[in-house]
Amino acid sequence: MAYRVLSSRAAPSSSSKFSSRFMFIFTLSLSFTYVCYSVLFCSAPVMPSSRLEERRCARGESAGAKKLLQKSAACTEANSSRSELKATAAPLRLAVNRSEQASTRSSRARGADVTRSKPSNASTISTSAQRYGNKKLPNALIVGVKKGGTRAVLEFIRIHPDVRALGTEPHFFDRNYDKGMDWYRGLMPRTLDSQITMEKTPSYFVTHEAPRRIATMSQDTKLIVVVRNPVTRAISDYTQTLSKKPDIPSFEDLAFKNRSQGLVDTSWNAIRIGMYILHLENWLQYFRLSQIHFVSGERLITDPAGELGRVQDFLGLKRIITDKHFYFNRTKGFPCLKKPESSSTPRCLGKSKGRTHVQIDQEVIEQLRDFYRPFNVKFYEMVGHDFRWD
Ligand SMILES: Nc1ncnc2c1ncn2[C@@H]1O[C@H](COP(=O)(O)OS(=O)(=O)O)[C@@H](OP(=O)(O)O)[C@H]1O
Repeated sequence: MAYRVLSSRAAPSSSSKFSSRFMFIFTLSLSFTYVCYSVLFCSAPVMPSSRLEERRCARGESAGAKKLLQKSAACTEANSSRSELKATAAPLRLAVNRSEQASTRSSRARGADVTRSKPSNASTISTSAQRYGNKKLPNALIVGVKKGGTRAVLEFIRIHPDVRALGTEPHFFDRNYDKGMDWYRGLMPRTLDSQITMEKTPSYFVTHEAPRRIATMSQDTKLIVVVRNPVTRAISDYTQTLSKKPDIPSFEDLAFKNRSQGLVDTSWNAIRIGMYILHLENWLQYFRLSQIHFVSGERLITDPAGELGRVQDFLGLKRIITDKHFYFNRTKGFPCLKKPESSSTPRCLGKSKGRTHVQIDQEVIEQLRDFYRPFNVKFYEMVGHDFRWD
């Protein structure tokens, strides 16, 4: 009997022991989950999501200038990351910042190559630009040609998430070579291992030392040349110079040594640059033809997505930039980038791109066409593509 009483009492006591054990384990696992959650989401992440941070700080921004000035360091950093994210979506802002990094006057002028949506906070962007990845020498260069459409190619390709580009022209392999590789590397945006570093300086294509110097940096460098009808290119070049120096002689006077004899002045840069085959031969002493990709400056305007598709293939990038990224701006008369998700306005290139050309006599144009024809034919043969400039 005594045994029965004991055992009948023992039964409820073991079940209560079980439930208290269960409660203990349950509370323990709850606490563990809470600790894990806190560690994962409340501490500073290794690489915070810019978009997440953007949302966190958005309220602070809309709360007016006073609050903006009082922004916490964390929020400032988040905004920096957001700007960094816009390196792909709003290159202009970085271009403005980068024009400060590259100290040359001409480099600064490049910052105005893209139409801005609003002024940027250069120092904030600069901070963010230094946060992730490493500064690396470029793997790919847009080496020319001047007035070919090099800015358009750079601005379009840099919306690719695997591309980071210097917005300004560093002129390293022509004017600044004596500053050294470290100086050059220092100008570059930080890149992750998976990303390509790029810059564009159109004068490289006609600089005799450039191919050798670039090959010394790396023989694997990928080269992009944006070519355009050399006659139109020359007129575009002249129009640009005229806009800066209105007192220069007429196009005809500069283009010919003797016009009646049809003697073209090949010492004039605007003419010389368009003799593509001569410059290309110099490059081919240091690089294989397969390392050079030629973009048609004409098709870049009529079919930007098609040209950018081929550029992406050449760079070994996934085709991310497509038709969806472009629209034709009738006012500008050129394709522009559609309104990116993170920016308030669509982006066209700046006023210096797509200028109205000075009127040139049709006869002069014909004479120059005749002059360039043999050079063009050799160029087509060499690159294996007829650009149909004749
Ligand atoms: N999408 C778009 N928007 C504006 N302009 C465009 C575009 N695509 C190509 N182009 C052509 O680019 C020409 C300028 O070439 P570059 O950028 O190589 O010029 S520069 O050498 O950097 O000064 C520029 O030459 P001009 O028209 O003579 O001004 C344009 O014809």
